[in-house]
Amino acid sequence: MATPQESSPWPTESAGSAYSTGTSQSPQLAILEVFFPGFSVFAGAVHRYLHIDLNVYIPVLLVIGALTLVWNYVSSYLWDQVESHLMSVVDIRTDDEIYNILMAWVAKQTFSRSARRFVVNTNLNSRSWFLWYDYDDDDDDEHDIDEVTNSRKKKGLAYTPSFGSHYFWYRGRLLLFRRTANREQNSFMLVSEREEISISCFGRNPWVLKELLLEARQIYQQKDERKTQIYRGTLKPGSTEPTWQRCMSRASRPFSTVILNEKTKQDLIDDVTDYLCPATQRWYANRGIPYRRGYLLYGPPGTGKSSLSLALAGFFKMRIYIVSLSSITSNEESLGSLFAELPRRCVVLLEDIDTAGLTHTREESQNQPTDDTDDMVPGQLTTGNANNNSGRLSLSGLLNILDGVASQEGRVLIMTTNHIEKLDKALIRPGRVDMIVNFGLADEGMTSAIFRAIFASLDGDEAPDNTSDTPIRPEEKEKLEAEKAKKRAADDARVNALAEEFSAKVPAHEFSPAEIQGYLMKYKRNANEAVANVEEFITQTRKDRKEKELKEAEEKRKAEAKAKEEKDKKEKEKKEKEAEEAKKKESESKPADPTGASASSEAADQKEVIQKEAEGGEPSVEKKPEVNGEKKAGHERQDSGYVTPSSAEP
Ligand SMILES: Nc1ncnc2c1ncn2[C@@H]1O[C@H](COP(=O)(O)OP(=O)(O)OP(=O)(O)O)[C@@H](O)[C@H]1O
Repeated sequence: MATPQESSPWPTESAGSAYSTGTSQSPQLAILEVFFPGFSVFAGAVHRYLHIDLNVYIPVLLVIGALTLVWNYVSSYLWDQVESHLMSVVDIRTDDEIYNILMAWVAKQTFSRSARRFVVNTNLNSRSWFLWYDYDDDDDDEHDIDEVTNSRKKKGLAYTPSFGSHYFWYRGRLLLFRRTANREQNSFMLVSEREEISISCFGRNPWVLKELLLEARQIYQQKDERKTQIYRGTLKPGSTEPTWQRCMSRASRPFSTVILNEKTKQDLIDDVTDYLCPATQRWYANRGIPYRRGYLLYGPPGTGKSSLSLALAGFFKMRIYIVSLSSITSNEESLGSLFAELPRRCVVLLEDIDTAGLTHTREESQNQPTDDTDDMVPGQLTTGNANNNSGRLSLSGLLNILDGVASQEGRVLIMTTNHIEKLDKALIRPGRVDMIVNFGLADEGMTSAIFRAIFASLDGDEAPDNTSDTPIRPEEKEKLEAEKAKKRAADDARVNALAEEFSAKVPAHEFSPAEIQGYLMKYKRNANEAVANVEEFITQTRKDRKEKELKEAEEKRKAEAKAKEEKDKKEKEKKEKEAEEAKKKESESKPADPTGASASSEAADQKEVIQKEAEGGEPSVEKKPEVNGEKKAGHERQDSGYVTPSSAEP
């Protein structure tokens, strides 16, 4: 059996160590051996080869370790105390637009640029893209276009400090920007949800933080001042939760570019201006009238309904929230939660309100059975009461949302439809729709206006003249400008003449502005060719339409034939079943036929007659075997509807 000495890993006496002279380890080494197995071997080796006695340093190391632990604990406790009693902190929600606002501000600060560990993005908003995705926001920024290659320059990189605490100065105060990993990590979280952001300042008054946030928002909004921000109702990726997704920020469309009766346009602007005036809001409140206003834009596709809505939002510097009622995501619940999220002042555009379910009247929908799925096209909305089982949007569901508690007061509601005649009166009654604007196919005036809009030269069409850096003398500049003005006047006169010629060739009320615009875009650099080839366009469009109509008619015919076939099949099956039942009843009610032949032959007769009927032919009287009086009476008694009086008569 091995003695303790033999089994000890410590150096032998010959090594001359103070701590290895005994047969047992010192208690501290024994403890260390428990926590760090093999430590004694390491200490022995150090002692033997380097002549350093670790035993002497262990207490020192232990004390340092203990002090570090205590300091960590005490410092975090002290920091918590300081933070909760002597500092002000703002926590930034990563699922809110403020995240993007703040990060855009932070990326511009020097402390971000000098951070040694940082996060780099090409699009700061991409961290929470599902909510505030903002692609090509700076699309029309001139500096993004390379004049030489005429291509878009590469996007700049944005740097923000990485996880940790970062101090910086703001308005003479020391602030702390903290970015930390979210304490509640789980694998379903999106990247932006996995972090927490806060800004703190020393002192119990958070005014400096609020000022910082206001400044950040102001800078962020300045960028969007001449733009209309467009949000679309959609589902969050991988979930059924609806949300508004910022899909675009577009240069605001001037009202003048929407071609519509000038008086109608002016009336619309006046009406919205009056509605948005604070005095009007008080007027509504004093009289207990719900403060909201609705507009209905109707007309064929491509006549400018969406364009007018966007122009209106841009004119009043409001965001536009678009939701299409024909989308599969539209049901009462999701639409309700989208409406609940709307800001106080905005334009809401409800597209396609003539969608399936909403075209029935309320009375009809109340009388209808809930199971009306036969007529439903997949992906469309259904009718029925608000609680219909299919979970799709019903008319009463929509009305509840428009008028209910979830509906924000102060919004401008615009609804668009291609078929006003299909709409329920309840949906467009005053209070829900206060102004109706009709959009028609292009008449002569509109056609010529579209032509001018495409071909007239406008400010900013030409690239800026950067060829020479030498300053131009004032008289030369004047001369150049006069020449430019003269050229433009001549161009305008030419375009006006061509516009008249063009509009005279295009038949009025046959083509939508979108169709005409689409055609003209093909010749956007050659107005003469556009005029010369317009007849070809007219002939081709008519031909295409005819073909489309024929194709649709054929598809409709096929669908009807198929439906009829199915209906006939069902009827036939039903009648066969009835015949079987009748036969069964008869055989039960009669004494048993010793031969059994008579009953079965009669049933076969009945079946044959039914089949003939179902196939649309007259039942064959000749083929019918003779029936005795009793059997004939039996047929009439049953009155089963499958023996016609004429065929029953002998
Ligand atoms: N009245 C108009 N004035 C100027 N542009 C128009 C007009 N109508 C259509 N357009 C042009 O046609 C295109 C489609 O127009 P828009 O989307 O506004 O039509 P819409 O009536 O909303 O169509 P839909 O019913 O299919 O939604 C746009 O590019 C727009 O510039």
